[in-house]
Amino acid sequence: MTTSELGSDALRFDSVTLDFPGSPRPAIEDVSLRVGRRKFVAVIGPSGCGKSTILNLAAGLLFPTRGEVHFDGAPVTGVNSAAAYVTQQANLLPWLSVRANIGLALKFRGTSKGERDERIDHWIEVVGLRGFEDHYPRELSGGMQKRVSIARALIYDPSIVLMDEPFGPLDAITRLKLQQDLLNLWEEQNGTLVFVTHDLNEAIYLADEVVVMSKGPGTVRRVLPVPFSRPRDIGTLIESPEFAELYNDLWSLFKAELDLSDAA
Ligand SMILES: Nc1ncnc2c1ncn2[C@@H]1O[C@H](COP(=O)(O)OP(=O)(O)OP(=O)(O)O)[C@@H](O)[C@H]1O
Repeated sequence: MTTSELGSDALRFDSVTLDFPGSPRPAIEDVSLRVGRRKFVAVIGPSGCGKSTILNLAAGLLFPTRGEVHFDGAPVTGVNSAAAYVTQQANLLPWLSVRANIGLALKFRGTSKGERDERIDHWIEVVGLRGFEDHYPRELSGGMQKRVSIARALIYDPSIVLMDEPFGPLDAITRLKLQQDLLNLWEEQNGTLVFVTHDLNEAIYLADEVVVMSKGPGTVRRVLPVPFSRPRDIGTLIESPEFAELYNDLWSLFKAELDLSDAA
């Protein structure tokens, strides 16, 4: 395979298997996956099927036992510094204010203080945290902490954003609001985003493609394209018959995997 063939995708998994030492079965098995540049891809599947493992491989925090992971046409051989990773927990630094947490990646990259302050101010506005910039993480709600972690990830224009159920523990209304906010942000930035979720609605609202994983050891069962044009409005989308149709297709696939998981 030539580098230019590999280069047409932002992220590419070729027959990737990952064994954790001492584990009786692989975490993922023979996963092949392509994420096109500027695509928003959601990954869904039963608990334990290896969704987080896929993100960890893309981030260069884990390495395949067999197969290859490529990012931007090159094998991932160390921490992928082009990737911003939003994990399930907000993982904010408790001793730093909202401003300092949001600006952390810019500081590490040596961005001047003037530019840093300007960009932090912009992102505080974008994620709706004006008035809270000098607060510490413990003084924020779960939804606000998520907003900080999203701003912290997007502020330096990463080539790819990896998100592991970032809205998991939030209440339904906060979640819906953040989903629409993320849609708007992504449509503005238009980078590459890989998003793990258990929520079928969320996958359809947000993504261009939904990757359905089989039960563990996970492999890719199907990739479903989401045909809705952008910009998207969740309220309008959810009322459309096409949404219901896609949801049913996805649910049938997902349910088959859950039934298999129950039977295992
Ligand atoms: N550090 C580890 N050592 C051994 N096994 C692990 C480790 N991390 C994950 N696993 C196993 O690998 C498999 C995949 O885990 P992973 O966390 O990727 O699944 P997941 O689909 O993200 O799960 P969930 O939806 O519950 O978050 C599971 O069987 C898990 O027990």
